[in-house]
Amino acid sequence: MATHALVVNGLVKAFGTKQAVRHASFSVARGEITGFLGPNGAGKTTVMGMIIGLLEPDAGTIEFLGRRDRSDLSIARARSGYLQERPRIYPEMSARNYLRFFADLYGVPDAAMRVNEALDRVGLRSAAERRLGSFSRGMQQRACLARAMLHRPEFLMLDEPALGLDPNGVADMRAIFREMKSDGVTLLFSSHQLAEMERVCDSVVFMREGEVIAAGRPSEIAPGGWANGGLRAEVFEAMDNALKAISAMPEIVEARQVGPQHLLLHLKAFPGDARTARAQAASLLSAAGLTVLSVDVDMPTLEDVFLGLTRPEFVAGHEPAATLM
Ligand SMILES: Nc1ncnc2c1ncn2[C@@H]1O[C@H](COP(=O)(O)OP(=O)(O)OP(=O)(O)O)[C@@H](O)[C@H]1O
Repeated sequence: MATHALVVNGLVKAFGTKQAVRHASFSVARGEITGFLGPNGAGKTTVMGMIIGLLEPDAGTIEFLGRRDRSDLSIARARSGYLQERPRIYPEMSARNYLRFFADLYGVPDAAMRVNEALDRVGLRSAAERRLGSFSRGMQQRACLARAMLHRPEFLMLDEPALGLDPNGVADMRAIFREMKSDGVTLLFSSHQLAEMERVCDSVVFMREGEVIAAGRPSEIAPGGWANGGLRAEVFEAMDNALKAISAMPEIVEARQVGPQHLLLHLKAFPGDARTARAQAASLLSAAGLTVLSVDVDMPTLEDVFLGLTRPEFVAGHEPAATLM
């Protein structure tokens, strides 16, 4: 079986003179959760629309669930589910009737059983007879998710499923995603909730102004890898003295103050594992005569990476008060 559920290559889409998607290429591994990131207007919805067949690409190829030809793509699409941004609900319908309506519309076999299965999957079985209009935003979103999974898709694509949800709703969504993943479903979803993405995604794809500007594991895509985050050391001495003490050390390529007693260090040769890196930094600082109170790996968060990629002039968190080099 192919390792990728989706391979998008050189996708292009313009609306009039607006280039919405410019040669976007990325892939989604089978059985994984992939996050689709980018500022408003980056082109995520347009790419999703082309994958699912709502929009025709101007150029590029889409290999979806092993199918590539135009006629074959519809077979792949039938094996996938799509939840659009702000899906429509029918407030007067009960959750059960809503799902039954779509199950019949799509010709889903064993509709009654599949409706129960989908209700169970999103935790709405006990609320099945209630009107959708009486549901919270999170419950409505779960009902829509249930609708997208009635036909047991092997690939689920969701456009901002966490939009407008409170923390409980987001946590519920996360639990559902994890459960689906453990059942072998591949998920691609867009979101602006970066911390949430970090918790649930195996991989992420960043878009900006129609282009894919980075893709990979959250821990890998920080420019320079995780070493880019550096090591955060707390020392006892005054910062000026600390920076002076290590200024001549060739093993430390960069050091700057990131807190009252904290230094952010980048080592010249970054050890492969975090523990060794911390030990090495501690011994270097001690050798410089400093009293080391703690050393931790300072991993860039997905938010740092997002801001670094989309607004390079602004990198969150670290206010360099003093810099060596
Ligand atoms: N039907 C359309 N006609 C004209 N322009 C469009 C159309 N659909 C999208 N666009 C434009 O294409 C660009 C990409 O939009 P798209 O909705 O794909 O971005 P997005 O990354 O999904 O944004 P958001 O995070 O806000 O949902 C935007 O500039 C948008 O205004």
